[in-house]
Amino acid sequence: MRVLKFGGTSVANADNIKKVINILEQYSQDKTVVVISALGGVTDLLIKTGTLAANKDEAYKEVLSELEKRHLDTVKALLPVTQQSSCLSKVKQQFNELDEICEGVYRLNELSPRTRDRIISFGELLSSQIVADYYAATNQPCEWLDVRKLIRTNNNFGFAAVDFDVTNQLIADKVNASTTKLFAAPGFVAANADGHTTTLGRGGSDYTAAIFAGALQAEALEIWTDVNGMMTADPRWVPNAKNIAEISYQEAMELSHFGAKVIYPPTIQPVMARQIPVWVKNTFAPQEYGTLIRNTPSVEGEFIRGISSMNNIALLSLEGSGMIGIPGFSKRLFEALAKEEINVILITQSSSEHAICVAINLADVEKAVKAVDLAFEPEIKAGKVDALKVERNLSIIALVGDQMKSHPGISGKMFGVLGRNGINVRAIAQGSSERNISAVISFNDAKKAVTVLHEAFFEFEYKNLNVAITGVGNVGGKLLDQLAQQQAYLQQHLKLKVKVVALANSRKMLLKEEGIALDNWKQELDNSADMQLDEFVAGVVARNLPNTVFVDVTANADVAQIYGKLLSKSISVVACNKIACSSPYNYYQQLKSLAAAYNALFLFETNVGAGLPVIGTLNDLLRSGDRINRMQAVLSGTLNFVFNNYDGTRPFAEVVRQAQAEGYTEPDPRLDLGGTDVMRKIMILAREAGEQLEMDDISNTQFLPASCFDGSVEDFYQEMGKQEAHFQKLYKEAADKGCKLKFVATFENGKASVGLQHIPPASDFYHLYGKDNIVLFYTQRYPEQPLVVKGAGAGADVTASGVFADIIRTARV
Ligand SMILES: NC(=O)C1=CN([C@@H]2O[C@H](COP(=O)(O)OP(=O)(O)OC[C@H]3O[C@@H](n4cnc5c(N)ncnc54)[C@H](O)[C@@H]3O)[C@@H](O)[C@H]2O)C=CC1
Ligand SMILES: N[C@@H](CC=O)C(=O)O
Repeated sequence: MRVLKFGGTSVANADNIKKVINILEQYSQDKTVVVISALGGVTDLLIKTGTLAANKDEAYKEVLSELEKRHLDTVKALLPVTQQSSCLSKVKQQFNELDEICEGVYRLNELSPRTRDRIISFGELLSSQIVADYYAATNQPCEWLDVRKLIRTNNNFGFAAVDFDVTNQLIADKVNASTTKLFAAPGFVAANADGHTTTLGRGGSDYTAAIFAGALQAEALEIWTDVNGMMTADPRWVPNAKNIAEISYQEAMELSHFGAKVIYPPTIQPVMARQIPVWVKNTFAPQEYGTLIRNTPSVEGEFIRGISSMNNIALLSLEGSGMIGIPGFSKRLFEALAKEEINVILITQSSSEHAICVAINLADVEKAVKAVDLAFEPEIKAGKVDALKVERNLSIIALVGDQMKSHPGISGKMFGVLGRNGINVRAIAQGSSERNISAVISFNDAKKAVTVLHEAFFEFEYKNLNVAITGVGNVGGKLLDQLAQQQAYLQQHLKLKVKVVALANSRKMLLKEEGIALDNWKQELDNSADMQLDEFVAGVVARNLPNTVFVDVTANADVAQIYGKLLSKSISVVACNKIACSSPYNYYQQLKSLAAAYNALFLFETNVGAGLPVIGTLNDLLRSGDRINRMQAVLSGTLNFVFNNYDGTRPFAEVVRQAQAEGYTEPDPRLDLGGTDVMRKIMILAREAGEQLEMDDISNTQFLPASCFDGSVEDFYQEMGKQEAHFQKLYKEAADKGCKLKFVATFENGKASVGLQHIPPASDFYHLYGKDNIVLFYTQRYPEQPLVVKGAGAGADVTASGVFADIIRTARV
């Protein structure tokens, strides 16, 4: 004996019903009960009909006639013409009855719960009758069961409670006495002891099937629906959600209670008591394995079975010093809520007993506030308890798994993941069964929370990294090339899927949650909206995507000002723009504090030495307890290139132009030539070494005549041309001494300076070619022979690869 239940989508139309009949054919040899839901959408329309009629709206007639037509059409599409008449007349008869009831409702201008149940019962009564007749016409006899005579309930219309003693007996007597193999029964519908129709709650067809399975001690219950079984998370939120092959009754109950809509929560009770296995199968893909719910699921090693969520939650907090150590407060709180029939979904109380928190449905808030404030009126007046605090628009997310209890670290991992993604937890509950860890969070974070938890507990293939890039010039363009080139590698070797979800330059901005195609970004960006920095940042924040990193590849001060906003939303920031770190010390420090406070990373390795590991090396030295005595460095790729290539045979301005053309200079080359870029870099190094240095504290001996800084960048080039003799003199003075010119930065004893120096052949700086940088760290552990970092210190490719490395670092936490 088996019991099968087919849901509304499985019987939504004639084609689907044919699929149901195909599935039933394989059960033709055994006694089988088939429980049928109303045709998809019909229950809602029946509710609408009743409500319209009760509101004296004649439109109810139209809805009814549409419903009648839909059922008649289904019969006509299924049954051969010669066999239609009996089924058609049954349908017409049911609609006549329904018409009369609705007319009564219309006349009385009233819809009682009892009449409402009567009206909505027609959906299942009709659909099951049609399936029974079609099966009988195409296969073998099928007996339609009038569940109103078999399932006995109390008078709680709309959500009636089953009297199992009577029901089990009635069902067993009826089915066992019959020689028919296949029975079709309407789901959802039952009757009270007086024979009045009742219903079992929305989703109650699953429950009907479980009641039959329990009463008949079936070998299995099969719930046929439109998905491949229960899933590890809601697939609308988590596209990588996986099917759960096996799951225990308790886990299934927890998951369905917390929002996994595949199975109606009360369904488990009658089958669990008799240990009847439950299959969840897909009517539209019957070959799929589905989910097996049973006592001891055989899948080993899975600590978490699924993640679920419940929205429209409110949190009520009753707080007050007057509650401490006084028994009876919680009893009174729950009594007040129970009196108003408010369901409590989650409870937490701090061990200090100073506060008790309960989560309820948002819809019950007003009732709850009134009831609780009234119940505690004397204490509130006496100032012992505060008026009830309410937080709205919350969700509950829950990790569910029987095996959690034998495995430490699950909650640590859960809250670590939430914290790293900036998701604030408002309340937590874990029962002693340790089967469910629930957290109350903002509704705005719910999708992100489920996504990151799923990633952490189920997705071992790869982690998604969502990247927002501002600036697609020289460096930004190369960065996008490198990301495109490395996508497959990252996925294969680092288990990272990097998605560029936002892109902007000074003119245009593009936000695309599903990811921007990296082979076509230029065109897409050109065709996108005009750039508004605030809107762009708001868009990145509002999408609230997990593992988001904002990358600043501009040289813009406004962009550098928005890092704080991002970090405080736990969005990591990677910058090659040096403006933030070389702004007044307070801002630099504030960004570091925000990053620490919100579990985000603020990385700017390319601020010094482009792709060279300069800041990383300095940090490693400091973290291991070393102390910096002195830093001496050539930090400008541009200036090193210029002085390596200038010997008076070509105009100085032309060599500078070449440095700009090759992508070594700042977007404004005067920052390089005037030494500002180097001042910024040595200041950033000093700050990283713990010094509170400002730009004004750094001495800079300029080698460029002041007149070069008047006017535009083009004026700057013109003026350098006019000052050629000055540059020739600089070169000659050094060359005459056998020296090279290098623009050197030094930090020692809390002081920093930058300036042009004559470098003799014996110096570490002498053999520094092309656009190379060099940094000498003299430390307590490297007192005489410094630790040296040397290599290309400018250029779009190397800088982009440094930015790339920082981006990947944000994903590895
Ligand atoms: N070139 C190099 O070797 C190195 C460069 N950097 C830094 O890289 C950054 C970028 O340099 P490049 O790519 O050479 O500059 P670029 O001038 O070629 O590109 C700058 C990009 O930023 C965009 N932009 C400017 N203002 C913007 C705003 N308000 N909103 C959105 N986008 C804006 C521009 O449209 C352009 O796409 C600079 O901060 C530079 O200091 C750092 C290390 C080495
Ligand atoms: N303009 C800079 C580029 C790197 O920061 C330089 O020349 O070093």
